[in-house]
Amino acid sequence: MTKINKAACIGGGVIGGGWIARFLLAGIDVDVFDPHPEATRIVGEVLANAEKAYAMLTGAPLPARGKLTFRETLEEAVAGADWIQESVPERLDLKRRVLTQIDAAAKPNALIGSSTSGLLPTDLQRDMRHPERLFVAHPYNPVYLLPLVEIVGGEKTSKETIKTAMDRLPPIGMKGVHIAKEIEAFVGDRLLEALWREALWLIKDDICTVETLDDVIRYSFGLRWAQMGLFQTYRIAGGEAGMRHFLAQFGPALQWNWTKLMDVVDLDDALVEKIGQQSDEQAAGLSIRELERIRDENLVGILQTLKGSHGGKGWGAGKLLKDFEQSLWAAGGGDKSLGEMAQPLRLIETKVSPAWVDYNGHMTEHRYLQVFGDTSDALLRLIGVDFAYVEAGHSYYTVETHIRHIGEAKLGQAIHSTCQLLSADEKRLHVFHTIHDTATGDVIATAEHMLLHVDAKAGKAAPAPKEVLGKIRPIAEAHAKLPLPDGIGRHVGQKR
Ligand SMILES: NC(=O)C1=CN([C@@H]2O[C@H](COP(=O)(O)OP(=O)(O)OC[C@H]3O[C@@H](n4cnc5c(N)ncnc54)[C@H](O)[C@@H]3O)[C@@H](O)[C@H]2O)C=CC1
Ligand SMILES: C[N+](C)(C)CC(=O)CC(=O)[O-]
Repeated sequence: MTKINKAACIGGGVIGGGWIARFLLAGIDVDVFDPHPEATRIVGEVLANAEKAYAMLTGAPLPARGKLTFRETLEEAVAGADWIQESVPERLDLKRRVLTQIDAAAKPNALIGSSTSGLLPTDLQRDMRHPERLFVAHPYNPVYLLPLVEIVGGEKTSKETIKTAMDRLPPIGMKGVHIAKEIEAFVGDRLLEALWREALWLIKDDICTVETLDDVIRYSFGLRWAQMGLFQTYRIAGGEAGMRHFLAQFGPALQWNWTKLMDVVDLDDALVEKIGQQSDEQAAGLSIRELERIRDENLVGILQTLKGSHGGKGWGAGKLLKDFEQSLWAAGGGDKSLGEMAQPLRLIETKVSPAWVDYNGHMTEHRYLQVFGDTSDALLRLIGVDFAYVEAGHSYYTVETHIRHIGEAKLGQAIHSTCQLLSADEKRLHVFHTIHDTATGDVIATAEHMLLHVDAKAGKAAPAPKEVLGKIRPIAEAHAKLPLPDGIGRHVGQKR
């Protein structure tokens, strides 16, 4: 799998800004060209939202943020980049001009992706000297959270370009889908456009308001779509006989007059004003940036839920997130130096996510256990007990836990965890984890756990192999020199 070393973003608006954040947070340096006088501020605000979202999304070790540089010219921005993403306004003449300029200045093997929502790559590549490296890379807003990219080649795009583009997306947490034939608006926007056309008619004809229409989506099929899409949802709707029965039952409705799809609504001033007013009322004073943050919080919650779905294997976009986190752990959760081992090990860095907060405005109880569990997992990876190890049939199971709640963790608060290894033998790990407020270092909670090495297939405790014991030993020896932490060996209701 090849990686992007340096990216260039031409256009830093809604979508360009999202791409910039996606690359930077994956540790890739990005050079930007956007003549907008406020491009730096706009990109900065999108990046700030993206960083907030990532802090809530994952406790896996993200790479150090890439370097962001704004350039005065397009040529300076694309110099040395191996992935160039064009995200200028949706006008064929402008895109052709910009892409031809990129083509002339880019290094020979650079890939050039266009964010276009619907223009044909064959039309975009018409004037390029090296059209074989141009493809559509159509993302979804917000690009830093939504993983999908539709990859579409034109008549002159090479197969190698498509393959390399597809390969370079997983390392930045994205999923490429290759669209077999180029058509206007590809797949996603074909579907969205159909819905959008119907929606505009429903508002124009006073069937409902924009708020009612959005409620119809978000309280019903919107929830289904995020996790099963259209066909798998309808398969279930066919009952035990599945898709065939669904088609037999609802197929005839296709002949009924349910759609105004080809009859495009006239977006005259009156309709624009009507939609604008209803949309203002619906927003109830929330700014676009505030709405973006609410959207991001919700998306993070959905992605995390999907990550834990399907018996913990992950489902859909959640499975992708799980795989991405595994690759981050493999790349960044490496060995600790002797100096680091001389202290309780700092293992998890995260922020209190909205989905973690209870009616008291604090991190809710089971999320403490989640962070402590993640801390144990991080320790296990450190001693070689990783996904491959578990799949091969052995693991550590937690057999006892005692949690103390000492301080408060509030929404958005940065927290981190440390682990002190109290004792270890060939079967047992006795650990003491602490959650700290990252800003002050204050202790928020502690947990004492006993972990037992098991032969999972046999379903019983078993000695850990010498490779694992060899990795535990230096930590145990270093931690034996640390003072015992306050609060070990406590039980509930014990007098001080
Ligand atoms: N907004 C959306 O929901 C989505 C948009 N797209 C596509 O992304 C592309 C960009 O759309 P948005 O980001 O929404 O537009 P936008 O208007 O937010 O941003 C466009 C940016 O391009 C800059 N720009 C204009 N001319 C330029 C030039 N010659 N060189 C460099 N920068 C230039 C503008 O200053 C602006 O910052 C379009 O092709 C659009 O179809 C794709 C997916 C979703
Ligand atoms: C409105 N739009 C056509 C630009 C939308 C997209 O292209 C994708 C998205 O993010 O919805």
